[in-house]
Formats: sequence, C-alpha cells, structure tokens
Amino acid sequence: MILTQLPPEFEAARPVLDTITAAGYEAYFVGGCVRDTILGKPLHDVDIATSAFPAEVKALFKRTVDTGIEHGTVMILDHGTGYETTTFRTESSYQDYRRPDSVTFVRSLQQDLQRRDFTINALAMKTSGEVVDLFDGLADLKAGVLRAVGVAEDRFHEDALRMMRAIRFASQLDFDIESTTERAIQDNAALLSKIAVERTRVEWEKLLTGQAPKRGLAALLATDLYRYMPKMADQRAALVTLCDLPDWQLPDTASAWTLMAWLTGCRERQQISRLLKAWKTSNELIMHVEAASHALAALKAYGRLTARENFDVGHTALKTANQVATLLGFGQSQAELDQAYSALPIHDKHELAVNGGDLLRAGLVTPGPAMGQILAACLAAVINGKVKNERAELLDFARMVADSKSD
Ligand SMILES: Nc1ccn([C@@H]2O[C@H](COP(=O)(O)OP(=O)(O)OP(=O)(O)O)[C@@H](O)[C@H]2O)c(=O)n1
Repeated sequence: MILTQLPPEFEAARPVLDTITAAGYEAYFVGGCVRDTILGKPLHDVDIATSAFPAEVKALFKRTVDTGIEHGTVMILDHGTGYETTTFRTESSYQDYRRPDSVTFVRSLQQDLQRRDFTINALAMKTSGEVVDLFDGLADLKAGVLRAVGVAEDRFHEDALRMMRAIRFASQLDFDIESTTERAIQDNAALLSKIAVERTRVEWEKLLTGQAPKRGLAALLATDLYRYMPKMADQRAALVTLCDLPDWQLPDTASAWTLMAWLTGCRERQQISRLLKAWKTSNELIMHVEAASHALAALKAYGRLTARENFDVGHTALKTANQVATLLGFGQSQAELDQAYSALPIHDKHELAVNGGDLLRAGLVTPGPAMGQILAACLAAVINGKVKNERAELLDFARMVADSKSD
C-alpha cells in the first residue's frame, strides 16, 4: 500500500526523516500514528523509528534532547516541534524497558516491529507513503480486528498492560478482538495485577470514553480481566448493567468516574474517595466526582437541585452529573439546569458583599469561630434568596444573627 497524501504532521516531519536517510540509515513513521493515518483519524503524536543508534541520531541534528536515551529514544527538535525518534530495538520485557539491560538495539525494522503489541500497531511508513506491513496489519485494520503480533501469550508476558490495551482499542476503534488473542487475555488475566495502577487507569479511562465502550466492556467481561482491576473484582453486576444500557458514550474522564462510582454503589464521599484513591487519580478529580455524585443523587431523587446544592456542586460538576444521569435514564434538560444555576444570586463565596473585616469594623463580632458562623449564615441567606447580596442588608442580617447568638 502506498498512501498518496500524507497528513500535515507527517509532511512537517519529512525533513527530519530525510536527514536520517540521507546519512545512510533507515527511518520510518511507526506505531499509532501510522494506524491512525490509515484510519483517517487525527494524530496526537508522530513517532519515528530508525536504524541509527542514539549517538548517530544526535550527531545528525543540532538540537536534540535525551528523553529516553537508555531505551533508544532521542527527541529531535525541528522548527519548534519535538519528534521522538527511537532506535530499532528488541526487548526481553517491554514492561521493564526502562531497565537498560532489557533493551537491545538492532538495525532491523522487522525485529523492531515484531516486538510490538498488535498487528495494527506494527505498521511502518516511509516518507514516500509506502507502508511496511510485515504482519498483515493492513488487513486487520480493514477488517477491524485486534490481533497480537506473533504468539499472543508472549506479547502479554512481555507487558501485561497490553491486555488492557487490546480491550481499550476495541472500544476506541470499535474493533473485534481476534479469538486466539482474546483467549490469551483470558488465560493470562491475573498478570494485570502486577501492572502499575496508573498505567491500567489510563487504559480504563480511554476504554470508558471510547466510541464503542460496550464492546470493550463485553470483552472485559468475557475475559474476566476486570477481576484484576482495582476494586473491580466483585463488580461484575455493575459492568453487566453498563453493557445492558442502550448505546451510550462518555465525554470525559470525570463523567466516566462518576458513572463508575454510582454503579459500584459509592454514594458517600468517603466511599467515592476510597474508590478513586485505589485508582490513584488526582485529588482534583476526586473532588469533582464527589460533587458530581452528590448532584447525581439529587437528580435521581428530585429531578433538580436546591439552590444550596447548585452552589456547592458548581457548574462543571453539575454538567458531569447530568451527562451521567442522562445515560442512566434520569437526565434533565441541561438548558433548564443551566438556567437554575445562572439564577443563583452568587456563584462563589468570595462574591459575598461582606467579609470578616466588615463584621469586625461594624463591631458585630470579635475574631473567632463566631465570625465564621455568622459569615456562613450570611452566605446561606444570600444563596437561598432570603437576603440580598448587598452590604447594608447583610450587615443588618449579621447583626440579627449576632444578637440571637448572644441571647
Ligand atoms: N505496551 C505497549 C505500548 C506500546 N507499544 C507499541 O508502541 C507504539 C506507541 O505506543 P503508544 O504511544 O503508547 O500507543 P499508541 O498505539 O500510539 O496509541 P495511543 O497514542 O492512542 O495511546 C504502539 O503503537 C505499539 O507499536 C507496544 O508494543 N506495547
């Protein structure tokens, strides 16, 4: 196969490959960028593979960065873009590829391609547009099939994360997993527990936000791989529920986690936080999912949020909650929810027209816990529309609260 038109990202990288080939080495686009080009999908990065050894690559370019020199990767900087360029290599264990002793540099493209995970990821392309397809990856791309390169068991033993990747690609690309490859996942599923949680999480998030998540989930169930994911061993029923819902898609990781928290019965803050901590997500995401889960419960129970709930949850988490509620069959009109949110008198506690200093100057309170309580009462009164967010009115209100406290 020869592609007559290369994507602009490849055109931009052409001088880099030309420099390497002019020096007598081989250079190719490889991996995901070739797969996505042939599928006509947008590219996130351009990876280059070469027969030149790292020192040889560095000698050819003015500006390079040793981003992963011990496993053969040098970043070539060209007109403000960085190109990860990796020497052809073989490795005894992909998982440990950061260990220099597991990597062997070679001059052969074939050896480099045969250590890759799936046939559709083992394609290389020259700047002429010619595709090097040593493992029938093109046929698999066309048929929509994920097939391990060579012996599937061996590929999964080199890196057990590849089992998650297979299932993630099934969802992202809407592909089938070929039966021998799927069987090998089933037989080796337990190896996943040895993989760093962060790596598994990335694949899980991509699976849930892919275009055909039900396909990925069905494979996860069929192979039992889910049993080796954090906190998922006894969640078969939750996954079956997801598979049985009418077609759905998730826009982002926040909605994916909110959905997972809901389906696995995590309603309390602590439960949600425990789930997400087991997956080592960021604290920011945990807070977002806690807020969205709170909103989701309100949408389920009442179809709406109180002003106070709207204020506490915030607009972003409210949107996440409604996306998940829609998927679960109890979504509300987003426009109406937006309107109710916009109608709040204030959207942030810093917008309150009085602060602690104002209360002190008005002689209403001395510094201490009472001040916090009075400010909280002011905030609640404004949010609930009982008092206008105006200084004079709020000071009157604060005085009333202070008096009632001293009674
Ligand atoms: N566990 C892995 C990870 C990656 N690869 C190889 O390295 C390439 C680049 O990997 P990566 O950038 O992680 O994934 P992509 O396939 O490019 O997919 P995406 O960018 O969508 O994650 C893959 O195509 C594949 O050839 C592999 O063999 N085994």
